[in-house]
Amino acid sequence: MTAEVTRVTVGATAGTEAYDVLIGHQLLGELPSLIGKKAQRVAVIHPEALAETGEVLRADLAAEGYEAVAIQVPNAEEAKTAEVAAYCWKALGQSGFTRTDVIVGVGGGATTDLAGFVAATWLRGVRWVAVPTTVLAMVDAAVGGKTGINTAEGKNLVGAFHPPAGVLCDLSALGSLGVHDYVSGLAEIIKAGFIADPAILDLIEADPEGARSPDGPHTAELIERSIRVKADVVSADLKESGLREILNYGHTLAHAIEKNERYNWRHGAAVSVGMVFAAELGRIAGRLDDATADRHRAVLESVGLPVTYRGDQWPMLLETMKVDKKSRGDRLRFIVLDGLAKPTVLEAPDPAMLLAAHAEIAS
Ligand SMILES: NC(=O)c1ccc[n+]([C@@H]2O[C@H](COP(=O)([O-])OP(=O)(O)OC[C@H]3O[C@@H](n4cnc5c(N)ncnc54)[C@H](O)[C@@H]3O)[C@@H](O)[C@H]2O)c1
Ligand SMILES: O=C(O)C(=O)C[C@@H](O)[C@H](O)[C@H](O)COP(=O)(O)O
Ligand SMILES: [Zn+2]
Repeated sequence: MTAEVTRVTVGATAGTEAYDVLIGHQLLGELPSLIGKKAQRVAVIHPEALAETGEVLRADLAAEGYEAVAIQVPNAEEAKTAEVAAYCWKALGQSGFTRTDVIVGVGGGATTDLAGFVAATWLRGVRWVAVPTTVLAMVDAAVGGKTGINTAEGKNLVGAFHPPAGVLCDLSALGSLGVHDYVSGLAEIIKAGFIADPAILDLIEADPEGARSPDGPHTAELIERSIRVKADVVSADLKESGLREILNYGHTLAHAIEKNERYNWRHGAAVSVGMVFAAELGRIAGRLDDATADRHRAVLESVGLPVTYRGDQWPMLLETMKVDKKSRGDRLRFIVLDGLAKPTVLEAPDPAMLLAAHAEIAS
């Protein structure tokens, strides 16, 4: 019996080819078709937590005739460093990795960001396939070709736009994910709801408990809808020259919180607080209605995401936000909503407005 597969196509852009995001259960057998026949060698980059999965994939690919190596990297943000990237480059060099060979990134968003970055930089760019194993990586990180690592100065400050050749979302992988990591992914799903597809919010509000579980009645639909939002946006604007900035909703503050917490907060948790901040900013700027602003806090809290952050950290957060990629010179720029599913840019808001929005999330 063949597994049921949903395919979402990410359109070609100048200089890049279209690719498919496959969604379904027990899909790992599809991996060789995404890798293709031109590759002789395949490197499977996986985090420590997925050592067994990494080895199973390596052995399966070896059985398919590839020279397959596994490269184990640290879990979570510890993998997104220049040192770990250099470790991967060394492993590729020692395996004789050429331009026709392929990297497979298996894991959460931190691993797929790293694996994609290694693929973007090795020999100035080799093909790669993403096998996301967290909700967050399936709905966001693995799709769209933003790859990168962190530096001491901040999050994702070094990277490249380098889309994968394909993305394999095997929903069966989500069973082993801890609830904390599962719920973190809901923040990006809720983001997709606020910026583009409010049906997502309706589904979560109707059954917040179900939304917290891989076996929830709407899990596959929530994941698929969010992937479609992301695919539509990045197909239209791969390199973030305009539209793509909407995917950064909540992220200006979120990245500052992550850095301030030395990456001990999950990305989705920080995005949750960041979206409440952005909603308050939109409200204070006279753009967003009260009901939609309040809806942020309600839906995020209903699934167990945080909506406040330590109030005494504002000076540090403000300083870090200045190096956000949306900043232009001294001007901070935020994505806010003009209404539900109407994202827009707020340019250089008055510092008093920022302070007032901060007061609403300060604990
Ligand atoms: N490139 C993009 O467009 C984009 C988009 C959103 C987020 N991101 C990045 O994604 C990262 C966050 O990703 P994340 O939330 O997936 O976290 P993560 O990658 O840090 O994974 C969380 C933890 O779960 C483990 N893990 C992964 N899959 C598992 C599974 N199936 N079972 C058990 N454990 C598993 C990981 O090893 C890690 O310890 C951040 O670095 C963020 O910046 C990138
Ligand atoms: O794909 C995008 O574009 C996004 O902004 C998606 C975000 O969810 C993601 O966290 C991304 O990595 C943030 O990018 P950055 O350019 O702000 O580092
Ligand atoms: Zn994000």
